[in-house]
Amino acid sequence: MSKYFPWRAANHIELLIDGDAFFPHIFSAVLNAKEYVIIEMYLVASGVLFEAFYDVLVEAISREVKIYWLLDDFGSLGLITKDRQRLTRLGVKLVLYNPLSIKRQRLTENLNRNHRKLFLIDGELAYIGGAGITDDFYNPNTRQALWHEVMLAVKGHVVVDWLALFKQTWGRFSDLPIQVSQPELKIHKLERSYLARLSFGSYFRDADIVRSLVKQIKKAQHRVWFATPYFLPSNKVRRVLRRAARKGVDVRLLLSSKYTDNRWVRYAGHRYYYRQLRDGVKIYEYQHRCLHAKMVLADSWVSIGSCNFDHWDLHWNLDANQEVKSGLFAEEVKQLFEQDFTNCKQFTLEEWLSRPWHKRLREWLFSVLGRLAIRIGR
Ligand SMILES: O=P(O)(O)OC[C@H](O)CO
Repeated sequence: MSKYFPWRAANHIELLIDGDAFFPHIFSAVLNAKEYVIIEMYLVASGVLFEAFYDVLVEAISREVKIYWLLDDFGSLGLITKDRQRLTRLGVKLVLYNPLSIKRQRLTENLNRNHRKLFLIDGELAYIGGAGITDDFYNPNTRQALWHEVMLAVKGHVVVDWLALFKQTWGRFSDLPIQVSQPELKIHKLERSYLARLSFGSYFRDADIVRSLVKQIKKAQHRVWFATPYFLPSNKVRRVLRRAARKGVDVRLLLSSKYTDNRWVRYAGHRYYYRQLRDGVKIYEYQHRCLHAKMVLADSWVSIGSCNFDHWDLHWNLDANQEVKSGLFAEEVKQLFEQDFTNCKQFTLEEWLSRPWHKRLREWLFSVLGRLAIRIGR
């Protein structure tokens, strides 16, 4: 495989907003699978959604559909042993990514996690985004999605690359062969056809995903809108965002408010607000629900997937995003951002400068702790 994946033409990409939209879509695709389903997942927990997904897998396996599931051992700590055993008994080919162990030579190797999120059906349809299989994303009983998240339903040539990347990762952790037909690069006659590329990160050894982000931010002429629940980007990313704003590009950050599931990350991220605001970046905090979506819009370029572009992701995680170049698709993502901004509190520089001393102390403390945590793994 060449180092990076190329841009591929002839893809159809649908933006699915929140678990009540994408989980029924994914379930129906698995129920219609003919040969195999691949799942690569970080966050999984026992609960109502897992039970509903389990029932879908039972039906697929009864039709001899093969299920390959690469599960991150840390991200899925919430999946109780009984449920892991049920999957294996059912016939799911379940492989744990980097099982946690205290017997390692370097304990910090436990920090390397597979943060990717992928469902791939028959080499034809891939779902990519930031969701996990937990009741926060979707409760099929109440039909509610507590967390705000996006996934893409992707068809077309780029799906071949998602399969290749999965096979490579699977091969590093499992002796179980993957027996699936290689998808053909068919020329699809699509109503809307987008240019798309898979970008990935494998710890800091191969930071294609962040290199691509930096390049697109530098190129942007009009707009860079950046959503992440955990705003702890590298110095380089913070710098290019500020530079773009100083050049007159409309740079906006869509970040978590107090509704986050990780308060300390939010406090540490507050450390960066002052310089961003000073240089003209607009900062919005998403209200009333937990923001979990990871998406970037830079003019007609979009990147959506598992990557939060925070230090932790870039140092220790495997991540993968779907990049899309299309004015039409960018417009759709722009509309989603605009809708999200209406549910936000926007900070001004004056307001930020007048925050009380105890909040400043808190953000200083958590940013020091955050930097220390990053050093541990180096
Ligand atoms: O790492 P993420 O972005 O999948 O999110 C994980 C959850 O926040 C765990 O609390």
